[in-house]
Amino acid sequence: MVLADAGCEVSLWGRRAELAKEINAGRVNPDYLPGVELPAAITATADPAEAAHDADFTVLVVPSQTLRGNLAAWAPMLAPDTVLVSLMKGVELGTAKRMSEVITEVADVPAERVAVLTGPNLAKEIAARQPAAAVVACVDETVAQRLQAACITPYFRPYTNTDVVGCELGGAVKNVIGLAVGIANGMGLGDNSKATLITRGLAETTRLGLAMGADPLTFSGLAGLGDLVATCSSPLSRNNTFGTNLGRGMTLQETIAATKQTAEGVKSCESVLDLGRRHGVDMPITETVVSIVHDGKPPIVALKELMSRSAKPERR
Ligand SMILES: NC(=O)C1=CN([C@@H]2O[C@H](COP(=O)(O)OP(=O)(O)OC[C@H]3O[C@@H](n4cnc5c(N)ncnc54)[C@H](O)[C@@H]3O)[C@@H](O)[C@H]2O)C=CC1
Ligand SMILES: O=C(CO)COP(=O)(O)O
Repeated sequence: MVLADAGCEVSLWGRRAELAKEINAGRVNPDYLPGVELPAAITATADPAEAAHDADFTVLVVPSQTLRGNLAAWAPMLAPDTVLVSLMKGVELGTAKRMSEVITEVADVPAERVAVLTGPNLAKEIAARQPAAAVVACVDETVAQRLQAACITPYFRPYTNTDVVGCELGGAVKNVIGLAVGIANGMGLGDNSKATLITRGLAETTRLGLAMGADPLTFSGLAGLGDLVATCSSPLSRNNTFGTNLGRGMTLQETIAATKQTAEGVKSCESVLDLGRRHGVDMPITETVVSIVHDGKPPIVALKELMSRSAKPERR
């Protein structure tokens, strides 16, 4: 939507040919954005080669844990000098790799041709063209500037950053903290508790980022604090809503069934915790989310354990 509004021709790949036909004919994506008329510059196709052909930017926005398999199939079709742009906010299970690391590995492209677009960008609000900002990150500032120019519109304000590590971590960990805040919400806890989780969640994210060589300032920006606030306060957030349902007492299976779209934090909480352990960084909120979501620990028990952990001096 943003790229089309910024003047780009957009070729949208989907798995189902019949949905692609419906989008081209009706100018609406009934499954994901019902009621939103898509710009004429967007055409849908079920043929990845057609979608990838001649693309200046190849935007990758599938659920994180499906990236490796999908990109392996698409790699031979990529345009020779295309810049691969990740909107995905997850950490790969098993490898604990960030999305840009998976992209450079699977597509065999240098980091200078991999960019990340992230920030407080709840899809339904973007589709409604409500004012928003984002970070476009690439190790090569000129590539970040090219992407910035390609996606700036009167309602969408991209800022450039060369700290890809920090921007990706901010986007991935905020989904885990969003689950935690949702769980607190579902348990009926108030704004003090949620503000504490947001603040200490940002501290946890920043500690991990510093250990991985990120710029600490990234986490007080749109990719960190900005996305954390949007996710932890919006009912549009799948991670927040997923957590709320768990906090209300729904089982994991019931919650998964009720969540029609991707809640990245459900899988990424384990790979984020793995990443923390690989870097010797304590991630207490992430650990608590894993215990609730994957080990079946009752939220009230997990909360009591979290609150009884030794409180270290408040530092990043
Ligand atoms: N929805 C949002 O508000 C935002 C989402 N993102 C990120 O975008 C990424 C994709 O998530 P969403 O688009 O929200 O998820 P989604 O649940 O809406 O699905 C995204 C698309 O991927 C397709 N898909 C699902 N499984 C697939 C597979 N195995 N292979 C190929 N395609 C598959 C779906 O059919 C759908 O078209 C996530 O990493 C998310 O964090 C980033 C910013 C905002
Ligand atoms: O990343 C997002 C907003 O920036 C979307 O959040 P959810 O994946 O929690 O819906």
